[in-house]
Amino acid sequence: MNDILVVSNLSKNFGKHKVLENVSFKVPRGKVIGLVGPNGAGKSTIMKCILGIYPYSQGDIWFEGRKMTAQTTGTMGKKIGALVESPAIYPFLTGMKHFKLYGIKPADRQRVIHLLGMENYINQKVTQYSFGMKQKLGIALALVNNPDLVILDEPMNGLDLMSTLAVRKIILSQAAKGTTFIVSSHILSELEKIITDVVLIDHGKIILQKPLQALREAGHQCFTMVTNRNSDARQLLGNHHFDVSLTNDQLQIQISPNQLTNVLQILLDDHITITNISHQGMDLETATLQFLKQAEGVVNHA
Ligand SMILES: Nc1ncnc2c1ncn2[C@@H]1O[C@H](COP(=O)(O)OP(=O)(O)OP(=O)(O)O)[C@@H](O)[C@H]1O
Repeated sequence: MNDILVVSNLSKNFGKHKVLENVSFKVPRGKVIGLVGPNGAGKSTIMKCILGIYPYSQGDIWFEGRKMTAQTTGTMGKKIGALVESPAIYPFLTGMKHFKLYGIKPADRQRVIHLLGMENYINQKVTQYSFGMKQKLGIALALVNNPDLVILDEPMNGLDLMSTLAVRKIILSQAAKGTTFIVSSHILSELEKIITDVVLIDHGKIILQKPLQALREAGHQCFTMVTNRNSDARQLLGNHHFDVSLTNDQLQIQISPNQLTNVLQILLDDHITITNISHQGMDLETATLQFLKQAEGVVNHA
């Protein structure tokens, strides 16, 4: 696999406070990585270490096969776009002046301004922008030079519905063209619409890295079923020690896909007819909670 970024054994302290501990993960080229974890887990710190904003006490970061050092970080500027915390923008310049300041070609800036719906205020000074308008300008500046890697820390913060949709669309379209993204967000329902892979971090440690699909299928799963005799079906499956409940005329059965044949056989043997069945893998929020809980258990029992 062609990894655009490799983070290896990264550790970072603020004074005596250990904030990152042996953080290692790989970012395959063209993927959209969701960096997920509770407040204070270390997501922004990882991003800032990658961008050379923070020094680190231990570890290596490799970008496009080159080890990043204080010297090389500056030369990576155009290859990495970033929005980290509050956008780096100048209040007394207009949005448009920012594009000119960064030497962005007219065609590129028009494309991004249009995609993010910024035409109406792009010639106003940034002092007159709302938080969400500034956020969009920051995202536009991160994306506009067609960087190989884009790092976005909470890009959906403060955005209204239309702006969220616009940002989602622009990330997906850039990703389809091969741009790699690392995105953090607490809005997991939105994040799972754009990411391909999840890196879960807690207390400065990596809990897991998995493709989103594998994560959804990894843990607790549920089948919803409707039969011609729901109460009998619940009783029968309960007798076979399956975790089953009946709500709103639907059976919820907590099983993995490979147990399904067994469940169907039990019902069919009792001449119960199945009229509807659907599989519900975990959403990102449920999966995150489950894996954080498991990790907590390990820490507590260590
Ligand atoms: N400049 C700093 N000086 C001292 N401590 C810091 C600094 N920046 C971050 N920290 C600490 O490092 C830890 C990780 O912070 P970080 O901002 O990376 O977390 P995060 O996962 O991005 O959290 P959030 O989701 O709340 O943004 C926290 O305990 C925080 O207090």
